[in-house]
Amino acid sequence: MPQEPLSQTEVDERLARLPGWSREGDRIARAYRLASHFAATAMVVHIAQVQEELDHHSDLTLGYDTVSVTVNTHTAGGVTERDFALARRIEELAPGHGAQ
Ligand SMILES: C[C@H](O)[C@H](O)[C@H]1CNC2=NC(N)=NC(=O)C2=N1
Repeated sequence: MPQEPLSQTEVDERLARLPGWSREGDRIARAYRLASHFAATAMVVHIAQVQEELDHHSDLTLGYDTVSVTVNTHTAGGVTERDFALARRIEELAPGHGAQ
């Protein structure tokens, strides 16, 4: 998968297709609200499994009933396709956890 940083325009084009995700500095980010603390914790574990599979890792913040995700590509020093690939996988698994 390409590692070159995407342009601002390319990032914005991709964010437009990922409702709920936004640019946060030189990263992309999304916050989810869950029905309980346990559900939020289970979602973090599921995200970790996907991140190991992709060998691409976000910063995850677990709140009482929230999961916040921020990610960019460390080796590129910015947002790349790998970040969007991870974001799309997280969007796919989120509904199964009742995330909003
Ligand atoms: C050695 C390992 O493959 C690399 O360090 C991977 C791990 N996970 C990663 N995650 C992210 N977000 N960016 C990277 O550049 C990255 N590199």
